[in-house]
Amino acid sequence: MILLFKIGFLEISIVNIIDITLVSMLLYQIYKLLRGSVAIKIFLGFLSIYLVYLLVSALRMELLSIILGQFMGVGVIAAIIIFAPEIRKFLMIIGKSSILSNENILQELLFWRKRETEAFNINPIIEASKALAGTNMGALMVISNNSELKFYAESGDLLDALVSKRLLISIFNKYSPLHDGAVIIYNGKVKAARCILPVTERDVPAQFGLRHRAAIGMSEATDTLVLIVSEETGQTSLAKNGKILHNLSFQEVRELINGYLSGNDIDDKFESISVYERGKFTPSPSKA
Ligand SMILES: Nc1ncnc2c1ncn2[C@@H]1O[C@H](COP(=O)(O)OP(=O)(O)OP(=O)(O)O)[C@@H](O)[C@H]1O
Repeated sequence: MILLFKIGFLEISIVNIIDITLVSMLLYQIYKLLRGSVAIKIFLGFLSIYLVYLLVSALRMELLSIILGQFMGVGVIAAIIIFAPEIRKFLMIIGKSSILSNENILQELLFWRKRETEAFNINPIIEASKALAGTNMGALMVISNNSELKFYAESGDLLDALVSKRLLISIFNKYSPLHDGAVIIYNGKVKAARCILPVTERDVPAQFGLRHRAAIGMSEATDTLVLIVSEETGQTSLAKNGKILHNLSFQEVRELINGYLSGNDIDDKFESISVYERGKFTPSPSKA
Protein backbone atom coordinates (compact mmCIF):
# COMPACT_ATOMS: atom_id res chain seq x y z
CA MET A 1 0.00 0.00 0.00
CA ILE A 2 1.40 3.42 -0.95
CA LEU A 3 0.43 6.42 1.16
CA LEU A 4 -0.68 9.41 -0.90
CA PHE A 5 -0.79 13.09 0.12
CA LYS A 6 -2.79 15.63 -1.81
CA ILE A 7 -1.52 19.22 -1.98
CA GLY A 8 -3.75 21.20 -4.33
CA PHE A 9 -3.49 19.43 -7.72
CA LEU A 10 -0.37 17.53 -6.64
CA GLU A 11 -0.46 13.94 -5.42
CA ILE A 12 2.71 12.99 -3.57
CA SER A 13 3.44 9.46 -2.36
CA ILE A 14 5.76 8.51 0.49
CA VAL A 15 8.10 7.07 -2.15
CA ASN A 16 8.24 10.47 -3.90
CA ILE A 17 9.17 12.14 -0.60
CA ILE A 18 11.95 9.61 0.08
CA ASP A 19 13.12 10.03 -3.53
CA ILE A 20 13.27 13.83 -3.23
CA THR A 21 15.02 13.63 0.17
CA LEU A 22 17.68 11.23 -1.14
CA VAL A 23 18.29 13.35 -4.25
CA SER A 24 18.61 16.48 -2.07
CA MET A 25 21.16 14.70 0.15
CA LEU A 26 23.10 13.51 -2.87
CA LEU A 27 23.13 17.00 -4.39
CA TYR A 28 24.27 18.46 -1.06
CA GLN A 29 27.13 15.95 -0.89
CA ILE A 30 28.19 16.78 -4.47
CA TYR A 31 28.01 20.50 -3.61
CA LYS A 32 30.17 19.92 -0.51
CA LEU A 33 32.75 17.99 -2.52
CA LEU A 34 32.95 20.61 -5.26
CA ARG A 35 32.55 23.71 -3.09
CA GLY A 36 35.50 26.04 -3.47
CA SER A 37 36.55 24.69 -6.88
CA VAL A 38 35.82 25.90 -10.42
CA ALA A 39 33.88 22.68 -11.02
CA ILE A 40 31.04 23.97 -8.83
CA LYS A 41 30.23 26.64 -11.42
CA ILE A 42 30.07 24.06 -14.23
CA PHE A 43 27.98 21.77 -12.01
CA LEU A 44 25.51 24.57 -11.20
CA GLY A 45 25.36 25.43 -14.92
CA PHE A 46 24.42 21.83 -15.80
CA LEU A 47 21.91 21.73 -12.94
CA SER A 48 20.23 24.95 -14.13
CA ILE A 49 19.93 23.64 -17.70
CA TYR A 50 18.49 20.37 -16.37
CA LEU A 51 15.91 22.23 -14.28
CA VAL A 52 14.90 24.31 -17.34
CA TYR A 53 14.64 21.05 -19.31
CA LEU A 54 12.31 19.55 -16.66
CA LEU A 55 10.20 22.72 -16.69
CA VAL A 56 9.81 22.93 -20.49
CA SER A 57 9.03 19.19 -20.61
CA ALA A 58 6.32 19.63 -17.98
CA LEU A 59 4.89 22.57 -19.97
CA ARG A 60 4.99 20.38 -23.12
CA MET A 61 7.13 22.89 -25.06
CA GLU A 62 8.23 20.25 -27.51
CA LEU A 63 10.82 22.05 -29.61
CA LEU A 64 12.72 23.36 -26.58
CA SER A 65 12.40 19.95 -24.87
CA ILE A 66 13.99 18.23 -27.88
CA ILE A 67 16.87 20.74 -28.05
CA LEU A 68 17.55 20.65 -24.31
CA GLY A 69 17.05 16.85 -24.26
CA GLN A 70 19.73 16.44 -26.93
CA PHE A 71 22.00 18.82 -25.01
CA MET A 72 21.47 16.87 -21.78
CA GLY A 73 22.32 13.59 -23.58
CA VAL A 74 25.65 14.98 -24.79
CA GLY A 75 26.00 16.90 -21.50
CA VAL A 76 26.18 13.68 -19.46
CA ILE A 77 29.17 12.47 -21.47
CA ALA A 78 30.74 15.95 -21.35
CA ALA A 79 30.19 16.06 -17.56
CA ILE A 80 31.93 12.68 -17.12
CA ILE A 81 34.95 14.03 -19.03
CA ILE A 82 34.97 17.44 -17.30
CA PHE A 83 34.40 16.02 -13.82
CA ALA A 84 36.70 13.00 -14.22
CA PRO A 85 39.00 14.04 -11.32
CA GLU A 86 36.04 14.90 -9.06
CA ILE A 87 34.25 11.63 -9.91
CA ARG A 88 37.45 9.74 -9.10
CA LYS A 89 37.72 11.59 -5.77
CA PHE A 90 34.07 10.93 -4.96
CA LEU A 91 34.45 7.21 -5.64
CA MET A 92 37.64 7.16 -3.60
CA ILE A 93 35.84 8.78 -0.65
CA ILE A 94 33.10 6.14 -0.88
CA GLY A 95 35.69 3.39 -1.22
CA LYS A 96 37.71 4.57 1.76
CA SER A 97 34.69 4.87 4.05
CA SER A 98 33.79 1.73 5.86
CA ILE A 99 30.05 1.26 6.29
CA LEU A 100 30.63 0.19 9.91
CA SER A 101 33.01 2.97 10.94
CA ASN A 102 31.90 6.10 12.75
CA GLU A 103 32.97 8.37 9.93
CA ASN A 104 31.29 6.29 7.25
CA ILE A 105 29.66 7.63 4.14
CA LEU A 106 26.18 6.68 5.34
CA GLN A 107 26.64 8.98 8.28
CA GLU A 108 27.84 11.71 5.90
CA LEU A 109 24.90 11.14 3.57
CA LEU A 110 22.18 10.70 6.14
CA PHE A 111 22.98 13.30 8.76
CA TRP A 112 23.05 17.01 8.25
CA ARG A 113 26.23 17.98 10.02
CA LYS A 114 26.57 21.72 10.31
CA ARG A 115 30.13 22.95 10.62
CA GLU A 116 30.60 26.42 11.96
CA THR A 117 33.52 28.50 10.75
CA GLU A 118 34.96 30.53 13.58
CA ALA A 119 37.49 33.33 13.46
CA PHE A 120 40.62 31.90 15.04
CA ASN A 121 43.85 33.19 16.45
CA ILE A 122 46.14 33.86 13.49
CA ASN A 123 49.20 34.66 15.64
CA PRO A 124 50.77 31.24 14.99
CA ILE A 125 50.52 31.83 11.24
CA ILE A 126 52.15 35.27 11.50
CA GLU A 127 54.83 34.12 13.92
CA ALA A 128 55.62 31.03 11.84
CA SER A 129 55.81 33.16 8.66
CA LYS A 130 58.25 35.55 10.37
CA ALA A 131 60.45 32.65 11.47
CA LEU A 132 60.30 30.98 8.04
CA ALA A 133 61.03 34.24 6.19
CA GLY A 134 63.91 34.99 8.56
CA THR A 135 65.55 31.66 7.80
CA ASN A 136 64.69 31.66 4.07
CA MET A 137 62.44 28.64 4.28
CA GLY A 138 59.74 28.69 1.61
CA ALA A 139 56.10 28.20 2.57
CA LEU A 140 52.71 28.03 0.92
CA MET A 141 49.60 28.28 3.12
CA VAL A 142 46.04 28.20 1.82
CA ILE A 143 43.68 29.88 4.27
CA SER A 144 40.02 29.07 3.76
CA ASN A 145 37.08 30.56 5.59
CA ASN A 146 34.21 28.62 4.08
CA SER A 147 35.35 25.20 3.00
CA GLU A 148 37.60 22.37 4.11
CA LEU A 149 38.75 22.11 0.48
CA LYS A 150 38.56 18.32 0.69
CA PHE A 151 39.39 17.95 -2.97
CA TYR A 152 42.74 19.74 -2.60
CA ALA A 153 43.42 18.46 0.94
CA GLU A 154 43.24 14.89 -0.31
CA SER A 155 46.01 15.55 -2.82
CA GLY A 156 48.35 15.75 0.18
CA ASP A 157 48.59 14.22 3.65
CA LEU A 158 45.61 14.80 5.94
CA LEU A 159 46.57 16.14 9.39
CA ASP A 160 43.60 17.92 11.04
CA ALA A 161 45.93 19.40 13.69
CA LEU A 162 45.53 22.68 15.59
CA VAL A 163 47.50 25.50 13.95
CA SER A 164 50.65 26.30 15.90
CA LYS A 165 53.87 28.12 15.12
CA ARG A 166 55.93 25.01 15.87
CA LEU A 167 53.76 22.82 13.64
CA LEU A 168 54.03 25.18 10.65
CA ILE A 169 57.80 25.59 11.07
CA SER A 170 58.21 21.82 11.33
CA ILE A 171 56.15 21.26 8.18
CA PHE A 172 58.09 23.78 6.07
CA ASN A 173 61.50 22.82 7.42
CA LYS A 174 63.57 21.87 4.38
CA TYR A 175 64.29 18.44 5.84
CA SER A 176 60.66 17.65 6.66
CA PRO A 177 59.00 15.07 4.41
CA LEU A 178 55.93 17.34 4.43
CA HIS A 179 57.60 20.55 3.26
CA ASP A 180 56.96 20.14 -0.47
CA GLY A 181 53.60 21.61 -1.47
CA ALA A 182 51.00 23.63 0.43
CA VAL A 183 49.21 23.39 3.74
CA ILE A 184 45.46 23.96 3.94
CA ILE A 185 44.26 25.87 6.99
CA TYR A 186 40.59 25.89 7.88
CA ASN A 187 38.82 26.76 11.11
CA GLY A 188 42.02 27.01 13.16
CA LYS A 189 43.35 23.67 11.96
CA VAL A 190 45.98 22.55 9.50
CA LYS A 191 43.75 20.20 7.55
CA ALA A 192 46.50 18.83 5.30
CA ALA A 193 50.09 19.34 4.19
CA ARG A 194 52.01 18.54 0.99
CA CYS A 195 48.94 19.52 -1.06
CA ILE A 196 49.17 20.08 -4.79
CA LEU A 197 47.55 23.32 -5.95
CA PRO A 198 46.43 24.23 -9.47
CA VAL A 199 49.04 26.36 -11.23
CA THR A 200 47.74 29.48 -13.00
CA GLU A 201 47.70 29.25 -16.78
CA ARG A 202 48.06 33.00 -17.20
CA ASP A 203 51.32 34.71 -18.06
CA VAL A 204 53.02 35.56 -14.82
CA PRO A 205 55.97 37.96 -14.40
CA ALA A 206 59.29 36.15 -14.44
CA GLN A 207 60.01 37.06 -10.82
CA PHE A 208 57.28 34.66 -9.75
CA GLY A 209 58.26 30.99 -9.79
CA LEU A 210 56.18 27.86 -9.38
CA ARG A 211 55.25 28.49 -5.73
CA HIS A 212 53.76 31.89 -6.60
CA ARG A 213 52.07 30.49 -9.73
CA ALA A 214 50.45 27.77 -7.64
CA ALA A 215 49.26 30.39 -5.10
CA ILE A 216 47.76 32.56 -7.86
CA GLY A 217 46.18 29.50 -9.51
CA MET A 218 44.62 28.37 -6.22
CA SER A 219 43.25 31.85 -5.56
CA GLU A 220 41.72 31.88 -9.07
CA ALA A 221 40.09 28.49 -8.59
CA THR A 222 38.80 28.98 -5.04
CA ASP A 223 37.65 31.67 -2.65
CA THR A 224 40.77 31.36 -0.50
CA LEU A 225 43.59 33.58 0.67
CA VAL A 226 47.00 32.10 -0.11
CA LEU A 227 50.10 33.09 1.79
CA ILE A 228 53.51 32.67 0.21
CA VAL A 229 56.87 32.94 1.91
CA SER A 230 59.62 33.04 -0.67
CA GLU A 231 62.52 30.70 -0.08
CA GLU A 232 64.72 32.81 -2.33
CA THR A 233 64.07 36.28 -0.91
CA GLY A 234 62.22 35.69 2.38
CA GLN A 235 59.50 38.05 1.13
CA THR A 236 55.91 37.41 2.13
CA SER A 237 53.04 37.74 -0.34
CA LEU A 238 49.31 37.05 -0.41
CA ALA A 239 47.21 35.93 -3.37
CA LYS A 240 43.45 36.38 -3.65
CA ASN A 241 41.10 35.97 -6.57
CA GLY A 242 43.94 35.67 -9.11
CA LYS A 243 45.62 38.84 -7.82
CA ILE A 244 48.65 39.23 -5.62
CA LEU A 245 50.14 41.57 -3.03
CA HIS A 246 53.87 41.12 -2.99
CA ASN A 247 56.50 41.86 -0.37
CA LEU A 248 54.12 42.69 2.48
CA SER A 249 54.95 43.66 6.02
CA PHE A 250 53.72 41.23 8.67
CA GLN A 251 51.32 43.91 9.93
CA GLU A 252 49.75 44.02 6.45
CA VAL A 253 49.61 40.23 6.32
CA ARG A 254 47.89 40.18 9.71
CA GLU A 255 45.32 42.81 8.70
CA LEU A 256 44.50 41.12 5.41
CA ILE A 257 44.10 37.65 6.96
CA ASN A 258 41.93 39.08 9.74
CA GLY A 259 39.84 41.00 7.18
CA TYR A 260 39.37 37.87 5.09
CA LEU A 261 38.45 35.66 8.05
CA SER A 262 35.97 38.28 9.28
CA GLY A 263 34.20 38.04 5.93
CA ASN A 264 35.24 41.50 4.67
CA ASP A 265 35.70 42.02 0.96
CA ILE A 266 39.46 42.46 0.60
CA ASP A 267 39.69 41.80 -3.16
CA ASP A 268 40.04 45.52 -3.99
CA LYS A 269 43.25 45.73 -1.97
CA PHE A 270 45.02 43.30 -4.31
CA GLU A 271 47.05 44.21 -7.37
CA SER A 272 46.65 42.62 -10.79
CA ILE A 273 49.73 40.52 -11.56
CA SER A 274 50.42 42.68 -14.64
CA VAL A 275 51.31 45.58 -12.30
CA TYR A 276 54.41 43.67 -11.24
CA GLU A 277 55.28 42.85 -14.83
CA ARG A 278 55.43 46.48 -15.88
CA GLY A 279 57.47 47.37 -12.83
CA LYS A 280 54.83 49.89 -11.74
CA PHE A 281 54.62 48.49 -8.28
CA THR A 282 56.11 50.38 -5.39
CA PRO A 283 56.06 48.82 -1.92
CA SER A 284 53.53 50.32 0.47
CA PRO A 285 54.88 52.92 2.93
CA SER A 286 54.24 50.59 5.86
CA LYS A 287 56.86 48.22 4.47
CA ALA A 288 60.04 49.52 5.96
N1 LIG B 1 51.39 23.12 -7.84
C1 LIG B 1 51.98 23.26 -6.66
N2 LIG B 1 51.28 23.04 -5.55
C2 LIG B 1 51.86 23.18 -4.35
N3 LIG B 1 53.11 23.57 -4.15
C3 LIG B 1 53.87 23.81 -5.22
C4 LIG B 1 53.33 23.69 -6.54
N4 LIG B 1 54.30 24.01 -7.40
C5 LIG B 1 55.38 24.31 -6.68
N5 LIG B 1 55.14 24.20 -5.36
C6 LIG B 1 56.06 24.47 -4.25
O1 LIG B 1 56.96 25.46 -4.67
C7 LIG B 1 58.30 24.97 -4.60
C8 LIG B 1 59.08 25.48 -5.77
O2 LIG B 1 59.12 26.83 -5.69
P1 LIG B 1 59.89 27.73 -6.78
O3 LIG B 1 61.26 28.04 -6.25
O4 LIG B 1 59.79 27.13 -8.14
O5 LIG B 1 58.91 28.94 -6.75
P2 LIG B 1 59.10 30.48 -6.46
O6 LIG B 1 57.75 31.07 -6.74
O7 LIG B 1 60.30 31.02 -7.18
O8 LIG B 1 59.31 30.52 -4.91
P3 LIG B 1 60.61 30.95 -4.07
O9 LIG B 1 60.64 32.45 -4.09
O10 LIG B 1 60.31 30.36 -2.74
O11 LIG B 1 61.82 30.33 -4.74
C9 LIG B 1 58.17 23.47 -4.64
O12 LIG B 1 59.25 22.88 -3.94
C10 LIG B 1 56.86 23.22 -3.95
O13 LIG B 1 57.03 23.13 -2.55
